[in-house]
Parts: sequence; structure tokens; C-alpha cells
Amino acid sequence: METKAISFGRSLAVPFVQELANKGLTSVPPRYVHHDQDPPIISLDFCSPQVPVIDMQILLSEDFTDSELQKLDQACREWGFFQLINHEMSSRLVGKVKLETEEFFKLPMEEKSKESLEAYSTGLINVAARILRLIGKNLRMDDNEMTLLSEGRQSMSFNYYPPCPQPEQVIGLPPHSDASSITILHEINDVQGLQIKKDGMWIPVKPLPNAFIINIGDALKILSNGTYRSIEHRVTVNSLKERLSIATFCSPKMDGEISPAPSLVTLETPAIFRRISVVDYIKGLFSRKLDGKSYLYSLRIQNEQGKSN
Ligand SMILES: O=C(O)CCC(=O)C(=O)O
Ligand SMILES: [Fe+2]
Repeated sequence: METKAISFGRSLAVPFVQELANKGLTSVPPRYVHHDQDPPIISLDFCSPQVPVIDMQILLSEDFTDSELQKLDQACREWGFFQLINHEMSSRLVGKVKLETEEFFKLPMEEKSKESLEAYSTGLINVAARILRLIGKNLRMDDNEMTLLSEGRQSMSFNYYPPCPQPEQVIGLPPHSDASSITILHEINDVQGLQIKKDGMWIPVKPLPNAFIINIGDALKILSNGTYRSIEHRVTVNSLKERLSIATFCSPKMDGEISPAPSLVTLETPAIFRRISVVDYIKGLFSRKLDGKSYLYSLRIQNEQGKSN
């Protein structure tokens, strides 16, 4: 296994979003307007059910308790999302990257920022591997069945959502589920915008300081034979504040095949997904049509791989 240097490509949307962010517009240019957006069904924060919160220090320590494991299992089954709070990691990884991400959109990046992003990327590879191992334990899978995901690829997306004079007219990121095994989302400047769909309702996720938001992606939904949920989510924008986030996607190894784990397939629980190669799984994603009619009110910069085989 070899670790590649982090390299960044700029998205084609850059000029448009920079134009929006800089101009102090009072209305949104028509090409950004999404007419068919679901309004937020729950917008009153005080009555929203909230995604479960799990303590990473307890979960990742060697002597974690069964109750933390059960909490993780329940979060993955019922929500497909949870927040991972952490105290020790936050000062080591999160704080440093937070400062530098706020400077990040002034590319080219400085060498020191690249170094701390590499440390962040490696730190998250370890966190993801640990979470996937605990998930495998919770699902009672054979150890080797998680290898496709736990030794897979990593990519990151740096997202910038500028303030918008008419936030209800636009969408930062349209409803989607992630193709990853798990995604580790880091809301850099604690501005709310992420909403998840639960029981037909859009629920805003309230950012907790120095927490990671973890969600189950389609690859883990398939491996768990549908036991764990890959939940639809979207990002709305704010009239006053810009929003920054980093999404780290942990994805299956390219040279494998993906299917429900054989140890989870029984007469009572037959496979609900067919086996396909990871290459075909990825090809399928690219053929999913995104709404090409209107622009997204965001800028995404993506990096290639932390790891390669
Ligand atoms: O920016 C966010 O909060 C979410 C980003 C996201 O869902 C994604 O990049 O897939
Ligand atoms: Fe996503």
C-alpha cells in the first residue's frame, strides 16, 4: 500500500461562485434558481429530532463499552448518520485543519497547509478503519468481509457555500446519497446547512463544535444487505454566512467486487443486491443524471486519493 501526495483540482464552477460571492448581489441570477426544491419540512430547531451523538474517545479506546457499540449499531440502522464528538483528536487534527481550510480557497496552497491536510487525511484513514471494524463486529460479519471497504480508497471534497440573498431559491448540494462506505464530514465554521431526510422529513443537522458527522454510504448499505441505511441528504445555504465543509469519502478498493457479505445472507435474509465489480459500481454512479438545468450554489474542490493499491 502506497500513500500518494495530496493533489487538488479546481472545480469548473469556480468562476461562477466566486462571481456570486464577490458581487454583493441582491437577487440570484436565474440559472441558479431551483424551482422544484422541497421546502424544509422541519425548520423549528427546538422540536427537531437530532442525529445520535457518539463519543469517539470511548468508541475508539480499547475498552469501549457495549452500550457505545449498541448506540453505534442503532444509529447506523435507524439514522444512517451520527455525530462523533471527540476531545483529544479535535485539538490535534480538527483545529489545525479548520484554520487552514478557512484560508484554503486562496489556492495555490502553501506547503505547510498540504502537510497538515496529509496528517488529517491519514488520521481519518485510521478513524474510518476503526469505525468500519466496529461496524463489522456489530453486524457479526467475518473479519475478511470488511477488507474491501476498510482497506479502500479515500478522497476529499472541500465545499464552499457562499452567502445567498435568496437562500430558498437555490440549493448548495441537491438531495443525494453518498457512494462511499462511510463519509466523514467536518463542518469547518459551524454554520448549519446540512439536512437529512428521515421519515419523509428534512431534518437540519446542528453542527457540534469539533465533531465529525459520519454517514453510511451506498457501499456499506450493500455490504450490510440493507441492514444499515444510506440516507438522502442535501445542503441549503444561508443568507448571511458562508459555509465551509470537508467531506472525506472512504470508498471500496477498485479491484474488488461488491455484494452483501456472504455471512449475512441466509434463507431468512436473502441477498437484496447483486454482486458487481467495483469498477461497474462506479460506472453506474457516473450514469446517474444530475439536474443539469440549474447551477449549484457552491464550489467544490476535490482531491485525489490519500491511498492507492
Ligand atoms: O457540505 C456538507 O455538509 C455535505 C457535503 C456532502 O454531502 C457531500 O459532499 O457529499
Ligand atoms: Fe453527501
